[in-house]
Amino acid sequence: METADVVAEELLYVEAELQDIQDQIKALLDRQEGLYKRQSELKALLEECEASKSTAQVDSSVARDDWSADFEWDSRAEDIRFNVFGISSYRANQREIINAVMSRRDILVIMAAGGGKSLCYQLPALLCDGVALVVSPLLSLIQDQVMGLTTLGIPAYMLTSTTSKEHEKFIYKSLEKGEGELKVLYVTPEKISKSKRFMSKLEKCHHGGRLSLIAIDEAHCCSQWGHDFRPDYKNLGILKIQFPNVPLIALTATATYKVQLDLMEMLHIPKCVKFVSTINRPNLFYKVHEKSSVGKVVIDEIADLIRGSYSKNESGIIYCFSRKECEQVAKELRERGIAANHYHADMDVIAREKVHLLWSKNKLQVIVGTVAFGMGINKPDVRFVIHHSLSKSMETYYQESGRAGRDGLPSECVLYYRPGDVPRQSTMVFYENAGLQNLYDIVQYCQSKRNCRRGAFFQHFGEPIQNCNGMCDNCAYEAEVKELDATYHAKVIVSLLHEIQENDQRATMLQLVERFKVKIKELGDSIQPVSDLKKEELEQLIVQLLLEHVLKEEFQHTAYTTNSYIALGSLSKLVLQGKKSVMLEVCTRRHEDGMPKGAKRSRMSGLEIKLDELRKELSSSNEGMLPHAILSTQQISILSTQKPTSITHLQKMIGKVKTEKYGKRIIELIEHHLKSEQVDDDVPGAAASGSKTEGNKKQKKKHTVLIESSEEEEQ
Ligand SMILES: Nc1ncnc2c1ncn2[C@@H]1O[C@H](COP(=O)(O)OP(=O)(O)OP(=O)(O)O)[C@@H](O)[C@H]1O
Ligand SMILES: [Mg+2]
Repeated sequence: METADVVAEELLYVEAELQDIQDQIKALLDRQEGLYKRQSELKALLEECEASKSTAQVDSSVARDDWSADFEWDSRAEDIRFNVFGISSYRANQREIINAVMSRRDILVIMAAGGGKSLCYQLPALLCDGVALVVSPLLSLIQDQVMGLTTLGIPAYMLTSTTSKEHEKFIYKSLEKGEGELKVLYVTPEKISKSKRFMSKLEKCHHGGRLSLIAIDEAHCCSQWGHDFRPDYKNLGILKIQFPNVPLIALTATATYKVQLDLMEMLHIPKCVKFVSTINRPNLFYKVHEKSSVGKVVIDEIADLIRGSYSKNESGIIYCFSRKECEQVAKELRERGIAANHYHADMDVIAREKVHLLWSKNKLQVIVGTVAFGMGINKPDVRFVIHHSLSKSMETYYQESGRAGRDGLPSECVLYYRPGDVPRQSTMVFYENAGLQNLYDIVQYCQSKRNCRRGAFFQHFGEPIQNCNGMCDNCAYEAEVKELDATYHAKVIVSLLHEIQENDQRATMLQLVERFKVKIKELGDSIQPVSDLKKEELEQLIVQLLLEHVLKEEFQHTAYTTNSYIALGSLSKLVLQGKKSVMLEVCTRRHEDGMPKGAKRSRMSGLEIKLDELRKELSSSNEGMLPHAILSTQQISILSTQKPTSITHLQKMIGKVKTEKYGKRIIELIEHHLKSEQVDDDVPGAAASGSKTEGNKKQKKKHTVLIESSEEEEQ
C-alpha cells in the first residue's frame, strides 16, 4: 500500500516534470520560429548588402566619371542657381546630379525630404534647350511647383484636369512646333498612360530635338514595394522606350534597396547613375514626450509647447490617430487660442484644400491631420511636427516627422507616447504583413530613454551611425535616467497571467495592471521589498516584456472591434525560473526639456516679422503664389541680419530675378525699419532715467520697441 502511494507520488512528480518540459518545448519552438523568421530577414539583408556592394563595383565605371569635376556649363549653372533660383550654394549631391543630367545620363536620386531634389532637374531644364517633362503624382504638388517656378520668371506649365483650354492649346502648339516659351512641363502619370494625343505631341517634340530631359518625381510610387504605389506610375516605363536618348532622372526621398531595383527595372534605366544621400536630417530635433492618460492634459501641454516656442507665423503639423481625434484636438487647440484646423479623408476635397491653402499661406498655424495629410505637403518652413499618438512604424514616423524643416532650419519633432496607445495601434496593424513587428520597432524607439533617436533611424535604414550633435532628447539630456530592477514585478506579472490563463480568462493591458496592484497588496509583507511602480511605469514594463518576448499580444474579434489581450510569451518561463532579469529605465527628466537652447532657432526678430508680413502681402496680391516662393525663411533670416539698403547689395543675397521683382519693396521696408530703430534710439526720454552706458542704452531700446522687443531680446 505504502509502495503504491510512493509510486503514485512519483508519477505525479514525473507528470508535472513532463508538463514542464512540454511547456519548455513549446516555448523553445515559439522562440525557434521567431529566430527562423529573423534568420531569413537577416539573410535577405545580407544579400542586399552584397548585391549593393557588387552594384557599387559595377557602378565604379560610373564613379570614374567625376561628377564634381569642372564642366563647360559650370558658370552658366552658377549664374542660374544664384540669379534665378536665389540659392547661394549647392547642397550635398546637387551639383553632381546636375552634372550627370547635363552629361545626358539616366539617374536615380535618393535624397531625404527637403534635400533639394527639385533643383536637380529644374536647373538642367533651364540650362538645356527645349522642354523638360516632369511627372509628379499629385495635382497640389504640381500646382505648388509651377507657381514657384512662375514666380522666378521661368516658363513652367502643367497639363492636368485643371488646365484651361487656352493653356492646353499653347502647350500642344509649343510641343509640336517649338513655338512660344515653354521650359518645364508638369504632368500627372495619367497623361502618359491615358492621353494618346499628349504622347503624340511629345513624340513630335522629341522628333524636333526639343525634349531636353524627363524627370519622374516621387518615383517610389512606381513600386508595389514602396509606401505609396500608384498604378499609373507603372506605365512610365514607356518613356524610356519611346525616348531612349533623353536623360531620365527618377527622384525619391526613401527607397529600400528592393524598391531601387524595382524602379530601375520598371523605368528601364539599368545603367543609371545612382546618387544615394544620407537619411539623416541634422536640423531636426527628435523627442519623445511622456503622454498623460488625461486627454486635456495632453492638449494643454501641446498648446504650451506651441505657444512657448513658436510665434504665430511659425507653422506646424499635429498627427492624430483617428479622424475624430483630429477634430477634437483642433477644436481644443482653438479654444486655447491657437489657429488650428483639422484635415482628414472624411472631408470633401474642397474643404480639405481650403485648410491646406490657408496653412500654406501662413494664415493657419497648425494642421491637425491623420496620415491622409501626406505626400502633397510642399511647405518648406514647417517648424514642428507633433505626433499626438504613436505612428505605426519607424518608416511612417520618419516620413511624417520629416515634413518638418525642409528648408534646412532647426525644427522639432515630438512624439507623445504612452504605453496605453500600443494596443490601439496593434489592433489596427496586426493583420498586415510584419505589421506587429514594425509597430514594435517604433515602440522600442519610444520606450528607450538612453539610446540616440537618430541612431534608431540609422539602424532601421541600415546606414552607418552619424553624430547626433545633441539633436535628440536622449543625447541632449543623457544623465537623467535611472535603471530599476523590475525582475520581481515581471515575475509577479508572469505568474498572474498563468493564473488568468489557467482559469480560461483573459486580460487587457489595463486589466493586468489593475490585477497586478491587487496581487501586490495580497502578497503584502511576505514579499521582498520592491520599489513601488506607478501605473504608467507598470504599463511601460508590460510593453517592455512584450518587446522582450516574455509576454505577447493576442487578438480577439468582436462584431464591432478587435481587442488586444496580454498572454504569456515564449520567454516567460525564463523569468519565472529566475534566469532572466528585467531592468526598467525610468526617467527623471522634466517634461518641458525641449530643444537645447543652442540648437534652437531664435525667435523671429522685428525685421524678420516685417519681411514675413511683406511676403504674405505680396503672395495675397499674386493669386495662388505662396509666401515661401517669394522669399524663403532662410532668405528672410539673411536679410534681417545683413539689412541691405541698396539694390546691388540685395541682389548679392537673393539673386537678380527676385531683386527685380520685389527689390524696391524690400529695400523700402528695411530702410523704414532702420529709421524707426534710429528714432527709438533718439527718443529724448529713452536714456533719461538711467546712465548712458552702452548696456543700458541697449536695454532701453528694447523697452521702447515694445511689440518687437520681446522677440529681439532672445537674439
Ligand atoms: N542648395 C540649396 N540651398 C538652400 N535651399 C535650398 C537648396 N536647394 C533646395 N533648397 C530649398 O529647400 C527646400 C526643399 O527643396 P525641395 O522641394 O526640392 O526638396 P525635395 O528634396 O524635393 O523634398 P521632398 O522629398 O519633401 O519633396 C525648398 O524650399 C528649396 O528651395
Ligand atoms: Mg520634392
